[in-house]
Amino acid sequence: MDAPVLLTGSEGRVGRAILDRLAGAYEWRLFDREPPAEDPPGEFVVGDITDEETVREAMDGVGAVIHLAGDPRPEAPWDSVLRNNIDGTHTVMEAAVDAGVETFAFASSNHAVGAYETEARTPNIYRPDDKFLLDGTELPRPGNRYGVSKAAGESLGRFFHDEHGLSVACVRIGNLTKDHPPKDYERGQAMWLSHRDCAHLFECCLEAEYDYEIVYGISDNDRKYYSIERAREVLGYDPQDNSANYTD
Ligand SMILES: NC(=O)C1=CN([C@@H]2O[C@H](COP(=O)(O)OP(=O)(O)OC[C@H]3O[C@@H](n4cnc5c(N)ncnc54)[C@H](O)[C@@H]3O)[C@@H](O)[C@H]2O)C=CC1
Ligand SMILES: O=C1O[C@H](COP(=O)(O)O)[C@@H](O)[C@H](O)[C@H]1O
Repeated sequence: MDAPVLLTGSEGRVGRAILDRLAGAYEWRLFDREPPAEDPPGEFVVGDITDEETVREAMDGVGAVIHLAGDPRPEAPWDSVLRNNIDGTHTVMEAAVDAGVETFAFASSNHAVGAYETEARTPNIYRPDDKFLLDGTELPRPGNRYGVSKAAGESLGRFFHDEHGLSVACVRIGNLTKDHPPKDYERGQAMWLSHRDCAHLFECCLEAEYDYEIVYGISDNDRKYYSIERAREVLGYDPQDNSANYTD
Protein backbone atom coordinates (compact mmCIF):
# COMPACT_ATOMS: atom_id res chain seq x y z
CA MET A 1 0.00 0.00 0.00
CA ASP A 2 1.73 3.17 -1.18
CA ALA A 3 -0.96 5.72 -0.32
CA PRO A 4 -1.59 6.70 3.30
CA VAL A 5 -3.89 4.63 5.50
CA LEU A 6 -6.44 6.66 7.46
CA LEU A 7 -6.85 5.27 10.97
CA THR A 8 -9.80 6.79 12.83
CA GLY A 9 -9.93 6.40 16.60
CA SER A 10 -6.16 6.02 16.59
CA GLU A 11 -5.83 7.14 20.23
CA GLY A 12 -7.96 4.31 21.56
CA ARG A 13 -7.17 0.78 22.70
CA VAL A 14 -7.58 -0.90 19.32
CA GLY A 15 -5.73 1.91 17.57
CA ARG A 16 -2.78 1.52 19.96
CA ALA A 17 -2.73 -2.25 19.45
CA ILE A 18 -2.48 -1.69 15.69
CA LEU A 19 0.10 1.09 15.83
CA ASP A 20 2.30 -0.66 18.41
CA ARG A 21 3.05 -3.32 15.78
CA LEU A 22 2.39 -1.61 12.44
CA ALA A 23 3.64 1.94 12.98
CA GLY A 24 6.44 1.49 10.48
CA ALA A 25 4.57 -0.69 8.00
CA TYR A 26 2.39 2.02 6.45
CA GLU A 27 2.24 5.73 5.91
CA TRP A 28 -0.39 6.59 8.48
CA ARG A 29 -2.84 9.45 8.67
CA LEU A 30 -4.26 9.32 12.17
CA PHE A 31 -7.59 10.81 13.15
CA ASP A 32 -9.08 11.24 16.58
CA ARG A 33 -11.05 13.87 18.46
CA GLU A 34 -8.43 13.63 21.21
CA PRO A 35 -4.95 15.01 20.44
CA PRO A 36 -2.13 12.46 20.42
CA ALA A 37 -0.84 11.40 23.84
CA GLU A 38 2.63 10.79 22.43
CA ASP A 39 4.60 11.50 19.29
CA PRO A 40 2.36 10.04 16.55
CA PRO A 41 3.87 7.79 13.83
CA GLY A 42 2.32 9.91 11.07
CA GLU A 43 0.27 12.95 10.25
CA PHE A 44 -2.40 13.53 12.91
CA VAL A 45 -5.78 15.15 12.37
CA VAL A 46 -7.69 16.21 15.47
CA GLY A 47 -11.34 16.15 14.54
CA ASP A 48 -14.73 14.58 14.96
CA ILE A 49 -15.89 11.93 12.50
CA THR A 50 -19.30 13.61 12.35
CA ASP A 51 -17.66 16.77 10.99
CA GLU A 52 -18.00 16.15 7.26
CA GLU A 53 -15.58 18.84 6.12
CA THR A 54 -12.75 17.68 8.36
CA VAL A 55 -13.32 14.05 7.41
CA ARG A 56 -13.30 14.88 3.69
CA GLU A 57 -10.03 16.80 4.05
CA ALA A 58 -8.48 13.93 5.97
CA MET A 59 -9.52 11.49 3.23
CA ASP A 60 -7.56 13.27 0.51
CA GLY A 61 -5.13 10.88 -1.20
CA VAL A 62 -5.90 8.00 1.15
CA GLY A 63 -5.66 4.41 -0.16
CA ALA A 64 -7.39 2.55 2.66
CA VAL A 65 -9.29 3.26 5.86
CA ILE A 66 -9.38 1.46 9.19
CA HIS A 67 -12.39 2.94 10.93
CA LEU A 68 -12.34 2.49 14.70
CA ALA A 69 -13.64 5.79 16.06
CA GLY A 70 -16.89 5.54 17.93
CA ASP A 71 -18.47 4.98 21.30
CA PRO A 72 -17.29 1.48 22.39
CA ARG A 73 -19.48 1.14 25.47
CA PRO A 74 -21.97 -1.73 25.39
CA GLU A 75 -24.19 0.36 27.67
CA ALA A 76 -23.88 3.55 25.57
CA PRO A 77 -27.09 5.54 25.21
CA TRP A 78 -28.89 5.92 21.90
CA ASP A 79 -27.98 9.56 21.30
CA SER A 80 -24.29 8.72 21.51
CA VAL A 81 -24.32 5.63 19.27
CA LEU A 82 -26.59 7.38 16.80
CA ARG A 83 -24.17 10.26 16.50
CA ASN A 84 -20.76 8.65 16.89
CA ASN A 85 -21.32 5.14 15.56
CA ILE A 86 -24.04 5.43 12.93
CA ASP A 87 -23.82 8.99 11.62
CA GLY A 88 -20.04 9.05 12.10
CA THR A 89 -19.58 5.79 10.18
CA HIS A 90 -21.83 7.05 7.38
CA THR A 91 -19.77 10.24 7.12
CA VAL A 92 -16.47 8.35 6.99
CA MET A 93 -17.68 5.75 4.47
CA GLU A 94 -19.26 8.32 2.17
CA ALA A 95 -16.13 10.47 2.23
CA ALA A 96 -14.05 7.36 1.47
CA VAL A 97 -16.14 6.53 -1.59
CA ASP A 98 -16.06 10.12 -2.84
CA ALA A 99 -12.27 10.23 -2.43
CA GLY A 100 -11.84 6.99 -4.42
CA VAL A 101 -10.65 4.88 -1.48
CA GLU A 102 -10.69 1.19 -2.39
CA THR A 103 -10.42 -0.66 0.92
CA PHE A 104 -12.30 -0.08 4.16
CA ALA A 105 -12.00 -2.04 7.40
CA PHE A 106 -14.76 -1.38 9.90
CA ALA A 107 -14.54 -2.14 13.63
CA SER A 108 -17.76 -3.99 14.29
CA SER A 109 -18.37 -5.88 17.49
CA ASN A 110 -19.40 -9.13 19.12
CA HIS A 111 -22.29 -7.06 20.44
CA ALA A 112 -23.84 -7.03 16.94
CA VAL A 113 -24.70 -10.66 17.67
CA GLY A 114 -24.82 -10.59 21.47
CA ALA A 115 -28.40 -11.80 21.76
CA TYR A 116 -27.50 -15.22 20.36
CA GLU A 117 -26.16 -15.80 23.87
CA THR A 118 -29.53 -16.90 25.19
CA GLU A 119 -30.12 -18.20 28.68
CA ALA A 120 -30.45 -21.72 27.30
CA ARG A 121 -27.07 -21.55 25.52
CA THR A 122 -25.03 -19.91 28.24
CA PRO A 123 -22.67 -20.54 29.90
CA ASN A 124 -22.03 -23.71 27.87
CA ILE A 125 -21.18 -21.85 24.66
CA TYR A 126 -18.22 -20.24 26.42
CA ARG A 127 -16.67 -23.69 26.94
CA PRO A 128 -14.48 -25.70 24.54
CA ASP A 129 -16.68 -28.79 24.24
CA ASP A 130 -19.78 -26.87 23.11
CA LYS A 131 -20.60 -27.02 19.38
CA PHE A 132 -22.48 -23.72 18.95
CA LEU A 133 -20.68 -21.57 16.39
CA LEU A 134 -21.48 -18.29 14.67
CA ASP A 135 -19.69 -17.83 11.36
CA GLY A 136 -20.67 -14.35 10.16
CA THR A 137 -23.44 -15.49 7.80
CA GLU A 138 -26.09 -15.29 10.54
CA LEU A 139 -28.35 -12.25 10.85
CA PRO A 140 -27.29 -9.60 13.35
CA ARG A 141 -28.89 -10.07 16.75
CA PRO A 142 -27.83 -7.20 19.00
CA GLY A 143 -28.45 -7.27 22.72
CA ASN A 144 -28.10 -3.52 23.25
CA ARG A 145 -28.22 -0.22 21.37
CA TYR A 146 -24.46 -0.26 20.91
CA GLY A 147 -24.83 -3.61 19.13
CA VAL A 148 -27.59 -2.11 16.99
CA SER A 149 -25.20 0.67 15.96
CA LYS A 150 -22.54 -1.87 14.96
CA ALA A 151 -25.07 -3.84 12.91
CA ALA A 152 -26.01 -0.53 11.27
CA GLY A 153 -22.34 0.09 10.45
CA GLU A 154 -22.14 -3.34 8.82
CA SER A 155 -25.25 -2.49 6.83
CA LEU A 156 -23.76 0.83 5.73
CA GLY A 157 -20.71 -1.10 4.55
CA ARG A 158 -22.94 -3.43 2.53
CA PHE A 159 -24.63 -0.40 0.94
CA PHE A 160 -21.40 1.37 0.06
CA HIS A 161 -20.00 -1.85 -1.37
CA ASP A 162 -23.05 -2.66 -3.48
CA GLU A 163 -23.71 0.88 -4.69
CA HIS A 164 -20.17 2.19 -4.99
CA GLY A 165 -17.82 -0.79 -5.15
CA LEU A 166 -15.99 -0.07 -1.88
CA SER A 167 -14.25 -3.21 -0.55
CA VAL A 168 -15.46 -3.53 3.03
CA ALA A 169 -14.33 -5.86 5.80
CA CYS A 170 -16.44 -5.72 8.95
CA VAL A 171 -14.46 -7.17 11.83
CA ARG A 172 -16.64 -8.26 14.73
CA ILE A 173 -13.99 -7.71 17.36
CA GLY A 174 -14.27 -9.85 20.47
CA ASN A 175 -12.55 -8.76 23.68
CA LEU A 176 -9.21 -7.02 23.20
CA THR A 177 -6.94 -7.08 26.21
CA LYS A 178 -3.20 -6.60 26.39
CA ASP A 179 -0.74 -9.34 27.40
CA HIS A 180 -3.33 -11.66 28.93
CA PRO A 181 -6.95 -12.77 28.33
CA PRO A 182 -9.53 -11.40 30.76
CA LYS A 183 -9.37 -13.21 34.08
CA ASP A 184 -12.38 -14.92 35.72
CA TYR A 185 -14.49 -14.12 32.65
CA GLU A 186 -15.31 -17.16 30.49
CA ARG A 187 -17.09 -15.11 27.86
CA GLY A 188 -14.13 -12.78 27.49
CA GLN A 189 -11.73 -15.71 27.26
CA ALA A 190 -13.83 -17.29 24.49
CA MET A 191 -13.69 -14.09 22.46
CA TRP A 192 -10.23 -12.88 23.43
CA LEU A 193 -8.29 -10.97 20.79
CA SER A 194 -4.64 -10.49 21.64
CA HIS A 195 -2.87 -7.30 20.60
CA ARG A 196 -0.61 -9.29 18.28
CA ASP A 197 -3.52 -10.98 16.51
CA CYS A 198 -5.44 -7.70 16.36
CA ALA A 199 -2.65 -5.91 14.50
CA HIS A 200 -2.18 -8.88 12.19
CA LEU A 201 -5.90 -9.10 11.42
CA PHE A 202 -6.19 -5.44 10.47
CA GLU A 203 -3.03 -5.75 8.38
CA CYS A 204 -4.77 -8.65 6.58
CA CYS A 205 -7.74 -6.34 5.96
CA LEU A 206 -5.40 -3.86 4.28
CA GLU A 207 -3.55 -6.42 2.16
CA ALA A 208 -6.21 -8.93 1.05
CA GLU A 209 -8.60 -8.59 -1.87
CA TYR A 210 -12.29 -8.98 -1.10
CA ASP A 211 -15.70 -7.53 -1.84
CA TYR A 212 -17.82 -7.40 1.32
CA GLU A 213 -16.97 -9.53 4.32
CA ILE A 214 -18.06 -10.01 7.90
CA VAL A 215 -15.45 -11.81 9.96
CA TYR A 216 -14.88 -12.44 13.63
CA GLY A 217 -11.89 -10.82 15.26
CA ILE A 218 -10.76 -13.21 17.96
CA SER A 219 -7.58 -15.16 18.63
CA ASP A 220 -7.39 -18.91 18.01
CA ASN A 221 -8.92 -19.70 21.40
CA ASP A 222 -9.80 -23.32 22.28
CA ARG A 223 -12.94 -21.88 23.76
CA LYS A 224 -14.74 -20.13 20.95
CA TYR A 225 -18.27 -19.70 19.62
CA TYR A 226 -17.17 -17.45 16.77
CA SER A 227 -15.63 -19.08 13.73
CA ILE A 228 -12.41 -17.58 12.37
CA GLU A 229 -12.49 -19.74 9.22
CA ARG A 230 -13.78 -16.97 6.96
CA ALA A 231 -11.05 -14.61 8.18
CA ARG A 232 -8.48 -17.32 7.47
CA GLU A 233 -9.85 -18.11 3.99
CA VAL A 234 -10.52 -14.64 2.65
CA LEU A 235 -8.08 -12.47 4.54
CA GLY A 236 -5.23 -14.88 5.25
CA TYR A 237 -5.64 -14.39 9.00
CA ASP A 238 -3.27 -16.67 10.90
CA PRO A 239 -3.67 -15.96 14.62
CA GLN A 240 -0.88 -16.91 17.01
CA ASP A 241 -2.58 -16.63 20.39
CA ASN A 242 -5.02 -18.78 22.35
CA SER A 243 -6.60 -17.87 25.68
CA ALA A 244 -6.33 -21.53 26.78
CA ASN A 245 -2.56 -21.08 27.05
CA TYR A 246 -3.10 -18.74 30.01
CA THR A 247 -4.06 -20.64 33.10
CA ASP A 248 -3.94 -18.13 35.94
N1 LIG B 1 -11.78 -2.84 22.60
C1 LIG B 1 -12.54 -3.87 22.26
O1 LIG B 1 -12.42 -4.97 22.84
C2 LIG B 1 -13.56 -3.74 21.16
C3 LIG B 1 -13.69 -2.60 20.40
N2 LIG B 1 -14.61 -2.55 19.38
C4 LIG B 1 -14.75 -1.36 18.53
O2 LIG B 1 -13.45 -0.92 18.15
C5 LIG B 1 -13.45 0.51 18.07
C6 LIG B 1 -12.33 1.05 18.96
O3 LIG B 1 -12.59 0.64 20.27
P1 LIG B 1 -11.60 0.97 21.47
O4 LIG B 1 -10.26 1.31 20.91
O5 LIG B 1 -11.73 -0.10 22.46
O6 LIG B 1 -12.29 2.27 22.05
P2 LIG B 1 -11.59 3.54 22.71
O7 LIG B 1 -12.66 4.31 23.38
O8 LIG B 1 -10.39 3.13 23.47
O9 LIG B 1 -11.11 4.34 21.42
C7 LIG B 1 -12.02 4.99 20.57
C8 LIG B 1 -11.31 6.22 20.05
O10 LIG B 1 -12.21 6.87 19.14
C9 LIG B 1 -12.22 8.24 19.46
N3 LIG B 1 -13.54 8.76 19.09
C10 LIG B 1 -14.73 8.40 19.62
N4 LIG B 1 -15.72 9.07 19.04
C11 LIG B 1 -15.14 9.88 18.11
C12 LIG B 1 -15.65 10.83 17.21
N5 LIG B 1 -16.96 11.11 17.13
N6 LIG B 1 -14.78 11.47 16.40
C13 LIG B 1 -13.44 11.22 16.48
N7 LIG B 1 -12.91 10.35 17.34
C14 LIG B 1 -13.75 9.68 18.15
C15 LIG B 1 -11.94 8.36 20.94
O11 LIG B 1 -11.37 9.63 21.25
C16 LIG B 1 -10.97 7.21 21.16
O12 LIG B 1 -9.62 7.61 21.05
C17 LIG B 1 -14.82 0.99 18.50
O13 LIG B 1 -15.57 1.26 17.34
C18 LIG B 1 -15.39 -0.19 19.25
O14 LIG B 1 -16.80 -0.23 19.15
C19 LIG B 1 -15.41 -3.61 19.08
C20 LIG B 1 -15.36 -4.75 19.83
C21 LIG B 1 -14.44 -4.91 20.92
O1 LIG C 1 -17.62 -4.19 21.60
C1 LIG C 1 -17.04 -4.29 22.66
O2 LIG C 1 -16.88 -5.52 23.21
C2 LIG C 1 -15.91 -5.77 24.23
C3 LIG C 1 -16.29 -7.08 24.91
O3 LIG C 1 -17.57 -6.95 25.43
P1 LIG C 1 -17.88 -7.21 26.99
O4 LIG C 1 -19.36 -7.00 27.13
O5 LIG C 1 -17.47 -8.63 27.26
O6 LIG C 1 -17.02 -6.26 27.78
C4 LIG C 1 -15.89 -4.60 25.21
O7 LIG C 1 -14.91 -4.82 26.21
C5 LIG C 1 -15.58 -3.34 24.42
O8 LIG C 1 -15.54 -2.20 25.27
C6 LIG C 1 -16.68 -3.10 23.43
O9 LIG C 1 -16.37 -2.00 22.59
